[in-house]
Amino acid sequence: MPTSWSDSIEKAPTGGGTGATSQPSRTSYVPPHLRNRPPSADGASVSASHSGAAVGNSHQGYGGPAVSGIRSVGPWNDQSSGSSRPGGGAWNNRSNGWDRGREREANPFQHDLHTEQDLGPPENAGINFDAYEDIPVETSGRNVPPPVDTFAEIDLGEALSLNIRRCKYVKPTPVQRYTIPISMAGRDLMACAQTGSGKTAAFCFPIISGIMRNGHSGPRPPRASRMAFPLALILSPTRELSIQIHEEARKFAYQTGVRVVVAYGGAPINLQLRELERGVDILVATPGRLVDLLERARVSLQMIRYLALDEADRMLDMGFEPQIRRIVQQMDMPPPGVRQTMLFSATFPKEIQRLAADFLLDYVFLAVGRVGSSTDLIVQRVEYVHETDKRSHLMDLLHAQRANGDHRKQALTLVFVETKKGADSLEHWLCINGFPATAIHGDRTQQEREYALRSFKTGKTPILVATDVAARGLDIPHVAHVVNFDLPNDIDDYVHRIGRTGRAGKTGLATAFFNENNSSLARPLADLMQEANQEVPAWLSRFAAQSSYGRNRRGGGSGARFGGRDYRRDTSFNRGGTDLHGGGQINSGYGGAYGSAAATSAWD
Ligand SMILES: Nc1ncnc2c1ncn2[C@@H]1O[C@H](COP(=O)(O)OP(=O)(O)OP(=O)(O)O)[C@@H](O)[C@H]1O
Repeated sequence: MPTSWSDSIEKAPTGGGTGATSQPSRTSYVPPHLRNRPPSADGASVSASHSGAAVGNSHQGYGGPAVSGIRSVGPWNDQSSGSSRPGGGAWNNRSNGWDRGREREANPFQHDLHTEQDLGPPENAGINFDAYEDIPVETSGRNVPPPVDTFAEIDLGEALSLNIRRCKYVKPTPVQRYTIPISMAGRDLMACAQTGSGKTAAFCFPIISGIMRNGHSGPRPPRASRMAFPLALILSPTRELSIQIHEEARKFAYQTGVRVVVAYGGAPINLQLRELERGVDILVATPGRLVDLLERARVSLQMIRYLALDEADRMLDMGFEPQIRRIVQQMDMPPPGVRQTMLFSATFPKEIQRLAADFLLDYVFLAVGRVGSSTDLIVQRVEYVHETDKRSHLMDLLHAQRANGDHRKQALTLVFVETKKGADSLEHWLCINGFPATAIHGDRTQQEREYALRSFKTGKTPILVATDVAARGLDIPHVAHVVNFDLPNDIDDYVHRIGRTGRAGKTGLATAFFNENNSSLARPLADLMQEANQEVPAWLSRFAAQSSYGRNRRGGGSGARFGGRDYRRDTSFNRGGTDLHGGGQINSGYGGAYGSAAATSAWD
């Protein structure tokens, strides 16, 4: 992980961070709208062709969200011809700035197998697109822009398009097909799509493309200020997820001139401050560290034009909500309508949707796949295991895996437990029983956490014991098996945990150990498995029948197959004459398969 704490430390003597030694000091940072000068253009023509106004932006003060980039109407067409240089022809020729001479920008693809030379004809990187063929899609809201079928239909800009090819993304996943045109039309968005379906790119592409297109068109930050003025903010709930998003975003932004910086807790703040001083267009952060930076007056949010919350339902639940409100509503961030806001998750309980609406304006709600559902690509098994038998049962599973030859680098096993102590003790027990394991949880230092994750990813320790800190968002190739040694209390947490396997169209296996302690989960678990066409054991159905509907209730009884939908469609949330729908329309991409209006979510 080139951008991790430990890597930062390794780079510290040479200045720290990405390409540190070759970059000018912070005073030479130039915002994107000035960096993107065609070589022959004078100042006047630059502002005419690259300002927000050039694309009919209605939010002049801040440049506003990007306006439609669908090919044939976008301003990219001019510069897509002529130059064969990577990075978008004339756009690549910088007169000054941190990225002067883009060849000095550290290549984020260098650790990947697919390098520049490897580009060749695009090929499917292993995504099983057939798995998404019949996926139900539902949009609601006013004038929802239509989806696209290919990346080529969207005018993302040459440099970004090249990076998409470098990533071997041949065509957009369903969530990308829908969200990219919506976001590029400048609309706020609440998007729900299954785990591993490509949501990171879905919010990164429009942000990067919008910044390339518009740069700054609002007030300029003072030149000598030590304060950073990012244009986009991506918030995520865990440090590891922020690191991952940063790595992905750096690939997508490679040689676009858009600079991505990450800030997260548990790592030395000085290194992050130094990175910020060099300039930042997109800041990826965890809320706690961002609040720290805001309090130190080292980051200002007044230039923010794009706000993305990944794992948005987690970000707005009780743990994070006060911090998020502080960041979004009580600092200097522009309000909804001036900034563009995008919320993404695989799960969106109604109560959280209601809260989230405070941050959005006239937004489009999108559900790709069933809201809060798991993907059919994951084979789910539930086994009845007494508390005292869990270890020996796990051992049996691991021995069976080993007998099948499934214990190599290509078949990693992620084991979720309830407590940090439990994680340490299970890790130790596995190791002394001949199964190399490591553990990740909140009591470990950030260095230990990153080391554990790396050791797991590389297959050095093919078993990772984790608490919920690893439940969301982490995209680890080759996780073949997720074991819920201890089941979570909330079905949405279960959905995210098992979503660490069966990603990007690949199949996976999830095994859960269930006993009386998990009774409250029986009903939602049985419903979820049924939705995903999984075999529900008879004993689990009996547990489900016995357990009263509680906090975890998902469906509205038989026939209500979905765990959630746009809450604006539910009249009970729409009392008092407020038209939360904004006169919007409901578009269903499939045969109205939602349950009755009584369909409820875990938070009803
Ligand atoms: N268009 C595409 N073609 C091929 N692979 C893709 C495409 N889009 C994304 N991917 C790959 O799919 C994997 C999953 O993507 P990502 O991590 O963004 O999923 P996600 O929807 O955010 O999952 P989660 O809900 O768990 O956070 C990643 O390895 C990513 O590189």
